[in-house]
Amino acid sequence: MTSRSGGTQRGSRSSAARARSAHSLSATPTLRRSAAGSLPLSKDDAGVPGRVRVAVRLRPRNQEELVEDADFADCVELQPELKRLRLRKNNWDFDTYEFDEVLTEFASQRRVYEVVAKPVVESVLEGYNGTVMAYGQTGTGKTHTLGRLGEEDTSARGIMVRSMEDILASISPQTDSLSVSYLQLYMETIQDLLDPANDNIAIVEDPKTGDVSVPGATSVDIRDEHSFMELLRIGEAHRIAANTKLNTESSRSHAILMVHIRKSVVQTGAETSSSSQLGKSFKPLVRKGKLVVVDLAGSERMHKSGSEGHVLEETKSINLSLSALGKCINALAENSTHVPVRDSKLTRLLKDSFGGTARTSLVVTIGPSPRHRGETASTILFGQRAMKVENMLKIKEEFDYRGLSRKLEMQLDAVIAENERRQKSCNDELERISIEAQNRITEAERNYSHAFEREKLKYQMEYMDSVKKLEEKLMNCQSKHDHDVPAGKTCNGQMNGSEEAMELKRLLQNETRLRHETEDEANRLRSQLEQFMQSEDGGALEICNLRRMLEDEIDQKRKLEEEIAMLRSQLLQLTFNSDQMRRGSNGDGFSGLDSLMSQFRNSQINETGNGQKAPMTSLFEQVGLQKILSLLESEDASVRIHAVKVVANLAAEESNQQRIVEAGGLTSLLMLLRNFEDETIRRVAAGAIANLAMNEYNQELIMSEGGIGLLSMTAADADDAQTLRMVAGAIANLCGNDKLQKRLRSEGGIKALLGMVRCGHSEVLSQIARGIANFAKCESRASTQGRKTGRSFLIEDGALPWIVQNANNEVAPIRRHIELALCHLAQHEVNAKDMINGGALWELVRISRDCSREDIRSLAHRTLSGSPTFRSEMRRLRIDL
Ligand SMILES: Nc1ncnc2c1ncn2[C@@H]1O[C@H](COP(=O)(O)OP(=O)(O)OP(=O)(O)O)[C@@H](O)[C@H]1O
Repeated sequence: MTSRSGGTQRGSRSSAARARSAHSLSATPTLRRSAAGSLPLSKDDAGVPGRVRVAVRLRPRNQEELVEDADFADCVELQPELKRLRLRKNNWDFDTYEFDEVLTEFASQRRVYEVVAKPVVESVLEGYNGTVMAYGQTGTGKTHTLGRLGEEDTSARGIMVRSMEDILASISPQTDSLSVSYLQLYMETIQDLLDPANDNIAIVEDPKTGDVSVPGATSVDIRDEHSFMELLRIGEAHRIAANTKLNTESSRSHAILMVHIRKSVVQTGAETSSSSQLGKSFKPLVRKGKLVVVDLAGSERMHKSGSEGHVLEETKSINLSLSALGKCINALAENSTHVPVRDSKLTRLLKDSFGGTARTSLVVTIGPSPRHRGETASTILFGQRAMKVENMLKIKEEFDYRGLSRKLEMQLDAVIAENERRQKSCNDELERISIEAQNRITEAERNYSHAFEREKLKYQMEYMDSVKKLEEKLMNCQSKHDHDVPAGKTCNGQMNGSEEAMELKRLLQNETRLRHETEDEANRLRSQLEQFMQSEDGGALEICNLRRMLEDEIDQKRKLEEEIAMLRSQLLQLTFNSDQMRRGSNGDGFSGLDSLMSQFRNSQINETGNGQKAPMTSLFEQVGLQKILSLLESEDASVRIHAVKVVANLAAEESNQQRIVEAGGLTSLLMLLRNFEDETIRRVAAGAIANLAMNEYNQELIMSEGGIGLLSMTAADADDAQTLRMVAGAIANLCGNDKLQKRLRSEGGIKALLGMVRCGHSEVLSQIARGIANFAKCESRASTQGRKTGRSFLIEDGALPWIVQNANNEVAPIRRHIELALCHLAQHEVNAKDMINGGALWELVRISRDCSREDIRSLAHRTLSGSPTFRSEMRRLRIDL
């Protein structure tokens, strides 16, 4: 339920009526949706109107009614075909009401699901919030309609089980996620039906989106119908039920089932295959639908239900929350400017369901008995008014960081695997070629040396042979010539000298030819050898080519590795961004911050461990201050808490303070004070502001950004002593700035300080006393310099009684600050009368005599003896200094 400004127009009574006749409960109005690639994020989406749909369901007569009301007609008559219900006024007259759907006592559970809940479930699967709620007198069938498990008879299954069946059939376990929380609202406390020990769960409202959540509730991932049924059984066992007169198994609490669905949207646009463009081209989206099924406790009247004692208290609490719900629905139906959402936890939890962004379907259950005509009439009127409530349905869709990160990781793995595969095949091929080339060279060398040796031997032998033959011939001729023929004569039948010379010449020519042939053969062999040598060169060339190829591959590998490194850094970046968006995420999304915190812790350890101050700036450098600060606005409460703790720790170091302020950190911290009721956030944010307020420049900024107003507001609201200590510390720091005196006082700073004395905690009181002492000192300086005239603002704002009361406080820091404050105040005559009347003179005298600090003692002494008013009063009272 959303409070509306006066200017916002809602559908008039007649337009609501027109809308009623135009749509049945099951008719799903067309929801605005653009192409997946260009869908705007939910916060920019203006939404589509969607009126709350209401069905009425009549329970058949039960055993008791069959007997007791046997002679009486039912108090209602249904006309389902006209979607009308007639409520009997008396025997002859009826009031007629129209509903979006009229379900008779014969309507099956399946039909009820299809007309009441199915359109809502379909919207939730598309990324909208949806609510299905049952309202009616006790025993009229709310739990029967919503929560029946139908274990023996599946046709009896109620809306919860049937919704889950449809959801499980529409999601993919690989890409989508589904989780369930089951709560009950009992006597204005929210309890976990899945973990009864968790019995006071806080409602958290996001100030930006208005979304309501219960982060403290157990959230269980659902994989199948079986696990869901088991959860419902556990929840039912823990639900508080009591026997009332009207229903032997009456529910005494409102049960709320919350189903969270994260559904990835399949991208239809062209995808690039280049891994280097992955980060830029993907636009995966995730739709985050939430289905809330509310089984309200019965709206019976106290005397009828026979409630007594504790049960009476329960009944009162139930009726209070139901009446708060009725008031909100009335306000929304009448377009009122104020909707009292905050009157009960029920209405806060249902803020989005009525007048918010959810598609809402209400089933009002009634009984036929004329004895309960009054309750039946009031249930019908509740349903009629709810039909006038108009919601603005908004799709909850955002960039799917988680999905993208998953996809990038898979692609990264694929690129690495492909790179390794290519590298391996290249190495194998290189090895094969070099072995083959080596074998061929060895073979060629062996062949060549065999052939060469063979040929050489052959020709050597032939040559030796022919030389031998020639020598023998020559010897023969020589001996013949010496013995047989005298000189100058020719022997008969024998060759003469010229013939012999001719023969020798022929032999010589023959030998010359043989030698040439041998030389030719040697040349041939030489050229063959060269050829072999060249082929060896060819092998070397091939090896060179292969080496080049290898170098190319290595180069390519290096590039791929660079690309992988870049993708890894993109992945890291996305993981960090994803942490910022977190959701739903079921407690696994704080890795970025956790690492940040652990870095911080490590840096602390370093600081004490080795005596060297670990550079806090490295946090800025590694993560970026802007990113840390942006997490202060995270939608996720746990992330916000982590972030504000980190910022507070950084702000504790003087060297970081200026940078934090310049980066807008102060504004964000003040925003946390303004928007969050969470005690931890306010405490840590106030602590960080107190640290920043130590610096004079920051003090002026805090004032100009409305800081004193926010600190005062926190001082008034907070109960926690540590929060108050931080706030008092921050204001005390501001009190020490000469330039801010007037403004600090006029914006309520002193009153805020004094308001915190209610806490009584000594550390808080000590900060208050410090603030007062700081303020008195600056004021005294201003009076001395003539910048201030008139009484002290501290006296005007009523601080004096508390000052006097605590001047001798047993806690030393409080006492010392107050003593100083009294001395500063007493230095100006204009304050003297008030101080005397308020009893401060006695304290000043005590300080001048007994104070353990010498400087304060003599300051009090000087002050008293320098003031004519104090002097004369002391004379009158016969006090000697
Ligand atoms: N449409 C129906 N058909 C048959 N039996 C029904 C129907 N509606 C309710 N009943 C029966 O009526 C009894 C009371 O129903 P149920 O407990 O659902 O009422 P309730 O409205 O949830 O009551 P309470 O507010 O007290 O929890 C149950 O026994 C249930 O089975």
